[in-house]
Amino acid sequence: MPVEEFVAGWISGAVGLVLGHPFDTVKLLGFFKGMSFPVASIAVVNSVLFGVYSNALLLLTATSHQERRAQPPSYMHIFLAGCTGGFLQAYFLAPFDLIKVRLQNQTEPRAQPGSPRPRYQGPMHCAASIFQEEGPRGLFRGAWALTLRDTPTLGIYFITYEGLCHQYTPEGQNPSSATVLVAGGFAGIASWVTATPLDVIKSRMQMDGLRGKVYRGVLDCMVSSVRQEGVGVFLRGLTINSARAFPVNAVTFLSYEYLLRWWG
Ligand SMILES: CN(C)C(=N)NCCC[C@H](N)C(=O)O
Repeated sequence: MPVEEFVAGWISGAVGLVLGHPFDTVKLLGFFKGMSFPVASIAVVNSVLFGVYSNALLLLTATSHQERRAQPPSYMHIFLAGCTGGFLQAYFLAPFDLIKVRLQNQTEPRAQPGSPRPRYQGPMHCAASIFQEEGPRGLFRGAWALTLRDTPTLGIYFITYEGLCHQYTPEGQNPSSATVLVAGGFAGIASWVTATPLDVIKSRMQMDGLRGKVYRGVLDCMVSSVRQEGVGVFLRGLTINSARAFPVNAVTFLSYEYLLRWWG
């Protein structure tokens, strides 16, 4: 099994994160300031995503990353490989994403002199508290909604990227840096636009029980959210998700492509 895609995914995920960090910091009210937790989590998750995607394509089409420019895989194969990567990465992402959402939703975002101590003091404390209070399975709360969010949308992610590269690159050649940046950016936007409705539901499931609300499942959460807030609830966060998605995924794909070309 080729491993360079896992390594390239690891590094490119970390590079993308550096660009996305200001957006995440805004979303997290300044609580989530350190870089080590997000770098570690995104690098692992991106490594699984790109590594599984590329190896799934290898299984489906018997072509390596280098051979795919001359013999492009079909869009159906790209979609299936992207969905496989999205499905598997969701289980690696689930605990990290849960911690992020729990910290993001704290009503006391930061410890201040004289103010009540926040429930979670930081990512490691949050993980340990969830483990103690909700058990090991608690760390996977919302994982099903996350899987539903990521499986199809990562298929869309890779189809958009490969489709745009194919469109703007002469046959048999590698896409230029500008093409990779634009295709990567739009792939990020396309995936986040389609992911946002389930992203809203996933975050609510991850907070389930903590604010008095208890959902009976993903469908119940959808129905009760729409009843109380209207269908517009599914668009929450769309603007910031899309604004963050372009630069993050442009540099993620650029560094991924360059690392793989550099390794031959
Ligand atoms: C849930 N969706 C839409 C995605 N995971 N899309 C792929 C983008 C991954 C990238 N690390 C990012 O955070 O934008």
